[in-house]
Amino acid sequence: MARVVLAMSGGVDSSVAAHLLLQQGHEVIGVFMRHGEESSQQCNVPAAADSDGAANAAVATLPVLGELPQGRADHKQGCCTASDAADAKRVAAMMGIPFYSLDLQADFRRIVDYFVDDYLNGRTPNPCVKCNHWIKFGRLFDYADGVMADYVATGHYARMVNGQLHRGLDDRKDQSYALFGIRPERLPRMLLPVGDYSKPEIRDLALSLNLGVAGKKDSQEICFVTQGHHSDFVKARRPDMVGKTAGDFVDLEGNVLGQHPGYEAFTVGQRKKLGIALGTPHFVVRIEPDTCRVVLAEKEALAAPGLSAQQANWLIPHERLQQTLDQAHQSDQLRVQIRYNGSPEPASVRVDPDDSELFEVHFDHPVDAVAPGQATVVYQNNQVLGGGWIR
Ligand SMILES: Nc1ncnc2c1ncn2[C@@H]1O[C@H](COP(=O)(O)OP(=O)(O)OP(=O)(O)O)[C@@H](O)[C@H]1O
Repeated sequence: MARVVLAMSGGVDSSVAAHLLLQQGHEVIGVFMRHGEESSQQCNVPAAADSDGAANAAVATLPVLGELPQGRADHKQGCCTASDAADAKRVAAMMGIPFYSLDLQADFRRIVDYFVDDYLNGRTPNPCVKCNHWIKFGRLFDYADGVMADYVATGHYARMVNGQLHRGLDDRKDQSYALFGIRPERLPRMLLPVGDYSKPEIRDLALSLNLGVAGKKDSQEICFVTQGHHSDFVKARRPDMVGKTAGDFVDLEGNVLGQHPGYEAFTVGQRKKLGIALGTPHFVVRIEPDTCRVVLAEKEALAAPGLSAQQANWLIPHERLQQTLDQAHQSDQLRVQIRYNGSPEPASVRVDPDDSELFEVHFDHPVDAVAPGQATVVYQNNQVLGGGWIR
């Protein structure tokens, strides 16, 4: 019997994951990660993080709290509500598994700081992917080591196939894109039990098990922006920047089209809610934090032949990295995905021979809206080969 630490969010997916793991004969320890960062109002410059981020911290520093977060049941505490924690605890009790709540507020503040800083640098951050990397597969593995667990499991829709990360069977729910940052040596210790099912199947299972969380909604995209627009959140975090990011909308030739209240409100590829009427549909094609200009153009200008990426994390051996990528492209198996809900597109990938953390992607056909700051993930068919961050 293997010992498994399961990340339990109080949602339907990780709750059913607990059941599936028990069915497979594992000893399961449920862990709720308390992300709330209600006590911090100021924006700190994030500590320089290495690629493993928080994963390097010693497990001994993790407070293991048997108690749940305090607060009204409906009170949002950053990422997760007290009621989520209570749901997770209830499910664990129902299944007869031990349950702990970890206080990861300090780690989570780093995610928030990264999110705010990226927008202020004219980029579009992906806090969920960072959270998976730094917290879920960073701190959680430390915890698992501390309790001598063999595996770490989550309720993500992705699959482990022969120790390799693959897309989940339910393509509409697939979350493999968000998991590319896991350290390759940790892959053999990961379990993703819900990835073999579709979301409706998981809901049906939850109903048949009489889980109170069966009808719970999926988590929202940016869990800590609980109300308003993300730009309001950025301004609230960085009042010193209010007014300093306002500037001009310009066209490709630099002609002024109008004014915007702050470039942090925009993302490359955005068409809606620009706050300017130009007669024909216009899109954000570039954000220039140095001049505070937001460049708008018609759709044709969005198409990009490729991209360059940094901070790559490769899940396959480095020795045959380029060879694997080339062979996969030649056999039309290489695909690159550039946003969470995007589709993987045929492309070739060239890794910098001097620095494997840098790579270039050339799409077989131009793609729209390559947004600096977003993750870009490389697949061979359904297998995640690795990924990086769009420069
Ligand atoms: N606060 C948390 N504590 C523990 N585990 C978490 C937490 N938030 C997310 N997770 C883990 O990450 C997985 C994916 O989280 P995501 O936010 O995408 O939620 P989801 O797809 O709605 O899943 P769920 O239905 O389990 O909440 C969860 O299934 C769970 O294993």
